[in-house]
Order: sequence, then structure tokens, then C-alpha cells
Amino acid sequence: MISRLRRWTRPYARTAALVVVLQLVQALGSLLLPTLNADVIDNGVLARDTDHILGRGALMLGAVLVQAGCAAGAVYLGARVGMGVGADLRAAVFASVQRFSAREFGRFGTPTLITRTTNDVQQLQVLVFTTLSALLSAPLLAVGGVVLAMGLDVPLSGVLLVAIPVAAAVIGVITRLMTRPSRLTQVRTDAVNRVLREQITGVRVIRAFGRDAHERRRFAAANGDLMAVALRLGRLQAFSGGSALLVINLAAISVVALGGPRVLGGDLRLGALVAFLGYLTQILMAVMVAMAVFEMVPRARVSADRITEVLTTEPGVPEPVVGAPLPAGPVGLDVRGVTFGYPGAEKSTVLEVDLMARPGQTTAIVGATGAGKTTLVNLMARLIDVDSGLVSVNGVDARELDRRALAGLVGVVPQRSYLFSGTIATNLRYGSPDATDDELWHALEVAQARDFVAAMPAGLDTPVAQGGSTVSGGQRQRLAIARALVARPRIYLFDDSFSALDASTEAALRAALADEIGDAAVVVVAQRLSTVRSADRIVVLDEGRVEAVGTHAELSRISPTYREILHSQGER
Ligand SMILES: Nc1ncnc2c1ncn2[C@@H]1O[C@H](COP(=O)(O)OP(=O)(O)OP(=O)(O)O)[C@@H](O)[C@H]1O
Repeated sequence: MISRLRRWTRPYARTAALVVVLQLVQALGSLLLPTLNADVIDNGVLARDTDHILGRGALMLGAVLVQAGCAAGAVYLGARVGMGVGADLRAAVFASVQRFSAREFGRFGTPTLITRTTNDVQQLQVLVFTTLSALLSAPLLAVGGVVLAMGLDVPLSGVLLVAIPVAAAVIGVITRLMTRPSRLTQVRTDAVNRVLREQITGVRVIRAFGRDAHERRRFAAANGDLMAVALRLGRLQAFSGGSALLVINLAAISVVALGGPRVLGGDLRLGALVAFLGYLTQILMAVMVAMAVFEMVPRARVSADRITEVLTTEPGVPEPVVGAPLPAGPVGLDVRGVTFGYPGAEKSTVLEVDLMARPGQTTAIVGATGAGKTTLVNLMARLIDVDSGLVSVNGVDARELDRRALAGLVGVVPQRSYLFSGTIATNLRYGSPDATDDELWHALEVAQARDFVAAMPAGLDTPVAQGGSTVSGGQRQRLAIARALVARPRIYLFDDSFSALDASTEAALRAALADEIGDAAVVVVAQRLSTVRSADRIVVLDEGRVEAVGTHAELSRISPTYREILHSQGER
């Protein structure tokens, strides 16, 4: 794990080196104090030498001040390194997730990606911080303490021979015991996130079906599981803290019991006994600190594994090393023999599909629910990559185009349009940040959204809630269409984007769109016949395969599926 963390701590090497120096000075100060204390007792107090007491006292004060200053500096800089590493890791995980395609999102799931970016990174951040601010000085304090303690009195050092291995054994056992609950804690935090997220998103469905009690029980179960494992960890921590204190105090009692009579017998100086107690406490405290940090290691290792898994996951839609140049002028999109199956699915969702979208023409895709229409649109926009076959733009493989350039070329209005928290204007400018207000109003007009936006209290500056939950479904759809229009793409992919509009609004929108988009290529997925009837080309999809291609008139004759759709909508 250390080697994995090294990559992230490297940019902070200088600060970390400074922390090492500060910790060294701090530890030396700590080690000096018991010896000075012994000197004050033996040669000052017992010898009744006030000057010696004051002289050594001043020295002790100096040592304490230097030690405190260095300790504060080490903690401050340690925090800067820890927080810096944490921020860098979060940024890296975020960047990685941003490159994920639907495939990777499906594999990980949203809740765990959020936990990994926050909670798991926090584990590593805390480990780096405590290592720098506490663990670094522990070896010097322990080794230096042992050497100085032995210098004071060899026979008493026998106590250390017993106490240190006992403390070390406790570390080993507890660290091992903590590994499993640590891993479980992260997994169960994911589970709580998952349930919570689902319940917040689905709150209306829960209320509508009166399933509040059921959902409460579901959450209570996930929450209880998390608490159970957290308690198991807590018990182990309590045991480790308690046993460490027990070891320290038993060792101190043994030192007093063994050393006290020897002080009375004149065999050991009182100052040496007191100093020995000081070193004993320092040594065992150092062991205890190391123990506390080691206890974090299993948990941090689990987090490091979870973060590494995200960072090393290759996106299903990789970026080309050098993007091919963008085709100029009107743009057409071709799908040739494309097959795609979702990971884990038994059969392909899209099979050997051929389709073309020509500039200035509209291609409609129709088919039963689940026929693979949305999947096909996602393949065309390269939101997912084909398993085989080719999606090309003016003859250039879409995989060779720079992804941002491709996004500028292809405007997608998804089936479930999503609006970001902000205002109407910030949402509309999402794909074209420099668009003027006039351009926004124009796009709204084409999308049949001008009237309702104009009627809003702050017009374009009206706030929009995350997801667009403060506007109606039909309004959201129209805003999403306007957002695509503002970006002026050269290929439009409308995935069932008119479904929430009434027939007359849709007819007005289609008429306005036809004037607006000029020689752009349009692909429309639709259920409603009025939407597809006037298309230049209609592709009928059946269980992922193209059943037929043609105009409305042609398909009415040759395609059973198309006839079924006609039939279901009262036409023949
Ligand atoms: N992310 C996914 N992971 C696994 N399977 C998926 C995923 N998305 C869709 N599918 C499956 O792929 C098939 C086609 O789904 P798709 O959404 O492309 O159909 P559709 O024709 O757009 O349907 P609808 O008209 O109902 O929107 C369905 O059987 C669906 O279960």
C-alpha cells in the first residue's frame, strides 16, 4: 500500500521532509526531558542546590518550548500534506469516473462511486496525516527511550523486555481482527447510501404506494447492519485502548515495585527511578500511537484497493491518442453491422444493425419497448462503444474522433432529460457557454418553451432544481430540446424526446425544428406515428435487429411490426 500511496505523496516530498526534521527535533526534546528531570531531582532537590534547579529548569523550559513548537509545526504541515493528498485523490477518482461509459457505471453503481470518492479517500487522507503527525516520531521515541532507560538502570530495563513484546503482540492481534470488519464497514456504507439514494429519488412512488413502513424497515436493516459492524470495530478499538493503558500502568507499577526498595537501599538514585518512569511511559506511548496508526492500516488498505479499482478501470469508451480531424460541412452518420450486448446480458441488445443519417434528412427509429432503440442512440452518440461493427461520421470512425469534438457534433436529447441545478440560462448554455440571451430565447421559441419561460418570475434566470424536479415533465423535455439547439450540433439524436408533449405542441415543434436545423442530420426515436410519418427513412427495430427500412408508405406494405404499430394507434 505504501508504494501505491507514494505516487500521491511525491508532490509533497519537500513538506514531508520538513515534517520528518520537525518530528526528529520534537522527539529529541521529549527524550531530553526525563534525563534533565533526574538531574534536577538528584543534583538539585536532593542536593539542595537552588541554582542547579533553576539552571536545569530553564533548560527544561527551553526544551519544552522547542518540542511544542516543532510538534505544532509537524501537525500543521502533516495536515497540509494529508489534505493535499486527499484532494488530489478525489480529483483523480472524479476524473476517472468522468471518463466512464454507461458500462462502467453499470458495473460499479452510483452509490459506491460516491463513497469511494468521499469516504475511502478520507481514510487514506487520515492515514497520511496521522503517519506524519504522530507515527514518524514513534520509532525514535521508542528506540531512544530504550537506550536511555538502559543507560539509567539495566536491571529495571527487564520490565521493558516484557512490556514491549506484550504491547506489540496486542497490536498484531487487534490489527488482524480489524481487517474483516473494516472491509465490511465500507461495503455496508455503500449499502446505506444505495438504499438512501433510492428512497430519496423514489419518494413519490413510495408515498403513492403507501410503502413508507416497508422502506423504513429496509433502511433500518441497512443502517442496523452498518451499526453492528461499526460496533464490532468499536469494541476492538476499546479493547486495544484499554489493553494499552493496562500494559503501561502495569509496567509502571512493576518499575516502582522493583525500583522503590532499591532507592531506599541506596542502590538506585531517586532521579533515575523517576526518569525511568518517564522513559517507560514515552516508550509505551510511542508503541500505543504506532498501534493506533497500524489499526487504521487495514481499513485504509481496503480503501486503497477500492480507489485503485476505480483509477485502473479503463473506460469502455477510450479516447483516441490523437483525434482525427473533424469533417467539414454537412455531416452524415453511418451505422454499419453494429452489434452490442450489455455486460452480463445473455444476448445482444443491438444486432448487426445498419442505419444511415443523412444531412438535411430525418431518420426515424421505431420498435416495441425494449427493442434497443435507446441503446442504438447511445451507440451513435458514442456514449457506449460497439462490440463489433462501425459507427462513422462522414466516413471517420467515431472512435477516432476527439470525444469533445464528437459531443459538439452530435446533439443528444435523451429519453429522460436531466437538468442541472442552476438557472434556466445556465442549463441552456450547458453545451455552448457563450450563447447570447437572444440565442437562448430563439432556441426556446423553436422548442415551444418560450411562453412558459417568459411567464416564470425571473425568466431565463429562474432557478432550476437538481434533476429539473421543479419543472413539469413536458417543460423539462422542451428545455432539453432547447439546450441541444443552443449548441447547434450537426447531427441531432432525439430519443423519444417528444413523448411528454401534446399532439399540437409536438406538431408546432416539429414544424419549427424543420426550419431551424437546416442541413443537420436528424435521428428521431418515437412511438407516435405522427412523429415518424414524415421521416425520409424509417428504421423498424425488432429485438435489436433491423426488420425493415423504408418510408411510411413502403413500410405500411412490407413490415409486420410497422403495421402492428399502425394498428395499435388506430390506423391501417
Ligand atoms: N444499462 C443497461 N444494462 C443492462 N441492460 C440494459 C441496460 N439498458 C438497457 N438494457 C436492456 O437492453 C434492452 C433494450 O433497452 P433500450 O432502452 O435500448 O430499449 P428501447 O427500445 O429504447 O425501449 P423503450 O422504448 O422502452 O425506451 C432492454 O431489454 C433492456 O433491459
